[in-house]
Amino acid sequence: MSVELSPHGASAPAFTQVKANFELVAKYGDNVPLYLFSDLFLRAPALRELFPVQMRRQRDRLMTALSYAVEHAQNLSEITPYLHQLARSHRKSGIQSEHYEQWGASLVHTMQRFSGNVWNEAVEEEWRDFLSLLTRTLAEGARQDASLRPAYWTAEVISHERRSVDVAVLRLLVDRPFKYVPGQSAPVEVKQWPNMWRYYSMANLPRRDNTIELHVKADGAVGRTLVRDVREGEVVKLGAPVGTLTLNPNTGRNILLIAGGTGFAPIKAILEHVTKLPVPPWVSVFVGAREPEGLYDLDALRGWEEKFPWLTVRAALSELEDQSVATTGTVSEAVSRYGRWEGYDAYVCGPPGMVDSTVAMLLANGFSDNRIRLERFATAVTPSRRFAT
Ligand SMILES: NC(=O)C1=CN([C@@H]2O[C@H](COP(=O)(O)OP(=O)(O)OC[C@H]3O[C@@H](n4cnc5c(N)ncnc54)[C@H](O)[C@@H]3O)[C@@H](O)[C@H]2O)C=CC1
Repeated sequence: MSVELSPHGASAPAFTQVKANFELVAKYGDNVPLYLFSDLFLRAPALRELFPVQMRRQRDRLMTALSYAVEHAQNLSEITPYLHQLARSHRKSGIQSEHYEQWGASLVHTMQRFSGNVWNEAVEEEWRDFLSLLTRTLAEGARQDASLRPAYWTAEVISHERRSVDVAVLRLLVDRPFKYVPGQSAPVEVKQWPNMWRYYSMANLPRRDNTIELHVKADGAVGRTLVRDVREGEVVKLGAPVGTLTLNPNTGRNILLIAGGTGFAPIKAILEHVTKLPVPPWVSVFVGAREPEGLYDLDALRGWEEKFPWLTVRAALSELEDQSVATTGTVSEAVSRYGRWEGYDAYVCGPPGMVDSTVAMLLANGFSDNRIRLERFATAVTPSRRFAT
């Protein structure tokens, strides 16, 4: 049988056997991606080098992506942008369009292995049809992206400032023009941890000199390396920018920017974007940290506050008090204390708990979903809910 992606799903097959079979096999949990990757690396040993040593995350991501694709099997065209994003994100690791076929072959083999006597020719044929659509869409995404941009950029660390025990601000010089929208992030790889990419937001507007600023907390292998070990002159890799926490300058409303910890990075880029608007709206920035040294960029913010009459900056400390620099409490408590914010759009970024409690507070204060933009900082390969478009 030959099947085509139908734009409206009208004549698309339902892939009911694929769905039922995937549900059955998925019960074997982590064993499924474990088997799949082993099969793939046996078929194509060179692919092993394109993945990190620790594969736990890759296995989880694979199952998330696969179950999302199976869920939309009868109309894959609906999730084509997601599949293309997935293929784009894989290019930085060296995965190319031709690799998707090998992956498809391993997948069929894996499904068969876990299906026992439920497996038959009809099930296999449906899987092959489904995977041919899926891998074609992925390969096409990789090809399209290759015609538009490099698989990755390299960037030299030109300054490294340790702002606290566990936070550093790095300036990088990217080897080629690096286009992004302020508020977006990009995956970063350090040579100490091959194929382990960690997302960081560019904390500045794109510049003509191709320099970017990153705010890094020493958590996770990549974060600890960037803060503690990386020195000026070292080179890192950057993948393509992603993310939707970007300024919507046309709403006619004022702007409330709320940041927790190094989640300040994209908020700073959005604020810099506002400074370039012909008529900036009123902007209130709230930055939260646990202790005074966590307010690692407050001086820069205060400098902007002096310069721009439309800008107000407030800081909050949740664990160690210092009334001379900040109010006490979490950043969302501070926002709620200072007003009801009618006529404002909110942009929120920080640790997941802080984002959740801040969004709950905003909704309780009458904000609607479409007036809140946030960054949960999921990796680009996971389907995510968007609050505002
Ligand atoms: N570096 C970057 O480019 C970016 C970082 N992020 C994220 O920002 C986060 C930064 O975390 P840290 O610097 O470790 O911040 P942190 O854990 O030190 O907390 C910063 C602020 O958030 C508040 N907070 C923390 N957990 C909370 C909770 N459960 N409920 C209410 N408030 C809470 C704290 O009270 C404090 O005011 C990370 O999750 C990171 O992934 C997000 C986007 C970009």
